[in-house]
Amino acid sequence: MKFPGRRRHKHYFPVEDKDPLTKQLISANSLKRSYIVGIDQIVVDIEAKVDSSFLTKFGLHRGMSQVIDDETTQALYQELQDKNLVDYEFAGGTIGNTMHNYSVLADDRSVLLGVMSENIKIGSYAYRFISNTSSRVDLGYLQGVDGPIGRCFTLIDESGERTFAISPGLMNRLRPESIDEDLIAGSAALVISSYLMRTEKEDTMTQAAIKAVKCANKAGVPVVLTLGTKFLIEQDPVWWQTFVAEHVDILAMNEEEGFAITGFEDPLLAANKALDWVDMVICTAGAQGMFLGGYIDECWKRHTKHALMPGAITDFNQYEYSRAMKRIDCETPIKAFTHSAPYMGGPDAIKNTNGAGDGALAAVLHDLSSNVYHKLNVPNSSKHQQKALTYSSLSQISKYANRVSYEVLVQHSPRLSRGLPEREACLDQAHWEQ
Ligand SMILES: Nc1ncnc2c1ncn2[C@@H]1O[C@H](COP(=O)(O)OP(=O)(O)OP(=O)(O)O)[C@@H](O)[C@H]1O
Ligand SMILES: O=c1[nH]cnc2c1ncn2[C@@H]1O[C@H](CO)[C@@H](O)[C@H]1O
Repeated sequence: MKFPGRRRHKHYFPVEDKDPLTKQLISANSLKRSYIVGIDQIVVDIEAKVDSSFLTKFGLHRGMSQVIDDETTQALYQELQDKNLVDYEFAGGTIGNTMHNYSVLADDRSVLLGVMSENIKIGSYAYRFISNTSSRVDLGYLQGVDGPIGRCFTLIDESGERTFAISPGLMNRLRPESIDEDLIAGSAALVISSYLMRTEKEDTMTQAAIKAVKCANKAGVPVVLTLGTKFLIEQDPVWWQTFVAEHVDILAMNEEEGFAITGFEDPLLAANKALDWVDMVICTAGAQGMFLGGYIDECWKRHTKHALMPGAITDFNQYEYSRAMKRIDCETPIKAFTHSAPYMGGPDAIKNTNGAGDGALAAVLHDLSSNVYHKLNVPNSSKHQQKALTYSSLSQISKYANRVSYEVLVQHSPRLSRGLPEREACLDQAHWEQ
C-alpha cells in the first residue's frame, strides 16, 4: 500500500522506518493486506466525435447514458466506421475505471466483479478490457459468459458534452451465486453504481448487486454508491433515497445527480441533505471543484487553519481538519464539510472530462482503505484511538481527490496510466520537511 497525501507524517506507515525495532516487529511479509471490491457492467468505451445530428439520427438523448438495441448498435457502429469517427477504444465502466485508478494510486489490490467472455480472441473487446486494466486489479473473480461483454459508445459532440450509448452484450448476466460472501466481508469497501439497477427481465445483475450489498451491510463493510447519471435517479428519486438510506454508507455524485436525489441545486446543500442518509458524501461540481462532507464526534473535532468559507451553510469548513467518522460511532455527531477548488485552477487545456469524477472517488477510496490497512497492521497506533472512517482529514482527502481529477482531465482516457508524483514540483521543499 502506497499511502495517500503528504509522505512525511508522524503516522505515515512505519514499515519504511530505519528503526531496527519497528523493522523486527513488522516485516513486510507479515503485513496484512486490505483491498476493495467493485461490481460493474464490464464494458469497453468506444469514443467518437460526432455532431448533434448524429445523436438525433439514432434517437439518443444528449448527455444521457442510455441502452440501445442490437439493430441501433449495428447501424451506429457502421456509421462510425464508414466515416472514420472512432478516436479510441479502451476499457471503461464507471466502477471498472474506479478500481483501476484505485489500484494505480494505492499500488495495491482491488477486486472487480462482473462478467467476462469465456472465449477471448486476441484483439476482441474482452481482450482489450483485460489488457487495458492494471495488473493490480484482481480479475480472478469475474464470472464467465458465453458471449460478448458490453460496449459503451462515448459520443462527444461539438459542445464537448458526452452522450453514452450502451450496447449491453451479456454485461448484466452476473449471477448472485457468483458473489463470494467471504471476499466481500473481508474487504475495506464495496463499490457499486446506480447503473447496476438498470437491467432487463432476463438479467441477474441487479440481484447479484443487492446480494453483495446486503452481505457488506451485514459484515459492517462500507457500501459506496456512485450515482452515474442524473436521468436514472430522476426516474424515481424516492426509491433511490430509500435505497441509499437503508444500504449505503458513502455516496458519490456530481451536482446534477445531487440535485436529482436531494432536490437541492447547491452542491453544498445537496451534500448536507445526503448526510441525513449516509456517513460521508462526495459531491463534485465540475469547474467549481468538489465538496466533501462527513460526521465527526464533538470530542475529535479539529478546527481548520484555512479561512472560514462563506456559503449556504455559514463557516461550513470550520472542522475540515477532522477525520470522518461513521455517525453511529459519534456520541455527539457534528456535520463537517470541506471544499476544494480545482487543482492549480484546473488545467490550461482539458483533454477530456470523462471519468474526472471516477478519479476523485478512487482517491477517496484509497484514503479509506489506507485507514483499514494501517489499523490491521498497527492496531495500537494512537491514530486508532479515534474510530475514524478515513486515514486523513476531510480537507486533505478533498485536495487529493481534486489532484487526481486534474490528472484525468489532462489525459485522454478516464483511466490513469501512472500514479501521482511522489512530490509535487509546484510545492517548495519546506512543505515536505514539516
Ligand atoms: N471545467 C473544469 N475545470 C476545472 N476542473 C474541472 C473541470 N471539470 C471537472 N473538473 C475537476 O474534476 C472534478 C470532477 O468533475 P465532474 O464534477 O465533472 O465529475 P463527474 O461529472 O462526476 O465526471 P464523470 O461522471 O465523467 O466521472 C471536479 O471536482 C474538478 O476538480
Ligand atoms: O450503463 C453504464 N454502465 C457502466 N458504466 C457506464 C455506463 N454508462 C457509462 N458508463 C461509464 O462511465 C464512465 C465515465 O464515468 C465511462 O468510462 C463509461 O464506460
